[in-house]
Amino acid sequence: MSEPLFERLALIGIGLIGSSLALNARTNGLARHIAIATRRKETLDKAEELGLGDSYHLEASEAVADADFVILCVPVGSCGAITREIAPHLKAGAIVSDVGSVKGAVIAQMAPHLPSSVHFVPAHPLAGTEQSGPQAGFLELFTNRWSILTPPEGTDPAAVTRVEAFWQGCGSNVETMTAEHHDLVLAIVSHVPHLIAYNIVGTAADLETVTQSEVVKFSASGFRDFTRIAASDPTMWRDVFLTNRDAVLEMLARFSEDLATLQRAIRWGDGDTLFDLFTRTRAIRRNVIEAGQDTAKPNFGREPASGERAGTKG
Ligand SMILES: NC(=O)C1=CN([C@@H]2O[C@H](COP(=O)(O)OP(=O)(O)OC[C@H]3O[C@@H](n4cnc5c(N)ncnc54)[C@H](O)[C@@H]3O)[C@@H](O)[C@H]2O)C=CC1
Ligand SMILES: O=C(O)C(=O)Cc1ccc(O)cc1
Repeated sequence: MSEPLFERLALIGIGLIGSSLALNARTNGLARHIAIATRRKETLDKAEELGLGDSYHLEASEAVADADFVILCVPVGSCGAITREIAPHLKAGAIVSDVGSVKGAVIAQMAPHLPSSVHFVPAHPLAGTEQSGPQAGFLELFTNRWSILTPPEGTDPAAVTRVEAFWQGCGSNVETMTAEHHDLVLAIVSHVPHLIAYNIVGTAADLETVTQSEVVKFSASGFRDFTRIAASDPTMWRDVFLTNRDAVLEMLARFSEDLATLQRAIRWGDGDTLFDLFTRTRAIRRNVIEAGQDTAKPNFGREPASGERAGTKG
């Protein structure tokens, strides 16, 4: 077997993304030693029970000592404080990364704490589910999904290449862009859709004329999809909206204008406007399927089969 890409990988936070990375690092031989840190003992014990790592730490600073690759897999709002805590313990030449759904704010929080002796290569896998915790991870999560790298200007290209190789080793396709562009794109393709899901499920739950049991009983498939998305982790998504504020507000403003156009078309019986939009959007769905990004493909927006979950053998 070839040499692993990294000697010691430290995963700080071991939820859905951290545990999926641990499974990939182990199975695909990406790191010789996997050090796992999380602040809650209960979560750490669960990770150990699932056999996700080689060493387990309640102190992130212990996990990063001597690590050549450190990945923060925590809600974006916690990245700054953790970086401050681990910074004095980082080995010179180590690569520090994250998996946060927002990049500009994460870089702004992390970069000031990092010593100049380490390389900083932020990343974001466009792959996930509404599940969280160490038991939620599965090996195929990143297979054929995109992972975006947003290295700040001046980052050592060799460090970027190694992080790219790591994500490719997890089965991802990799693209590099600026953090600002990432945050704008993700606002429309991921963050605003989640907000819409949270809002529509909340609106349905609050309706006085429709009981909760009717919402459950008569959920058509479209609404069921919204309830899946709206079951996503509250801490993670609170942090996403608070940290990608400007891009989300910009996309929401556009969304609201377009929604007002549809509202007017319905009020005035303007079927052409509705038909034209629905025809255009149908074509977009066809392109999504051709690009292999539909929900029927492995792992995006589906529950993993029972045998695929973290810690399950085979
Ligand atoms: N869930 C998803 O579908 C995706 C999530 N992401 C990003 O990945 C990151 C992690 O998300 P998930 O794995 O889904 O979350 P999760 O909720 O499953 O796991 C988060 C982990 O971080 C730990 N944690 C939280 N605060 C901590 C702290 N201060 N110190 C140490 N550990 C701490 C928690 O105990 C837990 O182990 C987030 O930044 C999220 O934006 C990226 C792509 C997809
Ligand atoms: O569960 C879903 O449908 C998702 O959209 C998963 C997801 C959530 C957050 C990300 O930053 C990337 C992917």
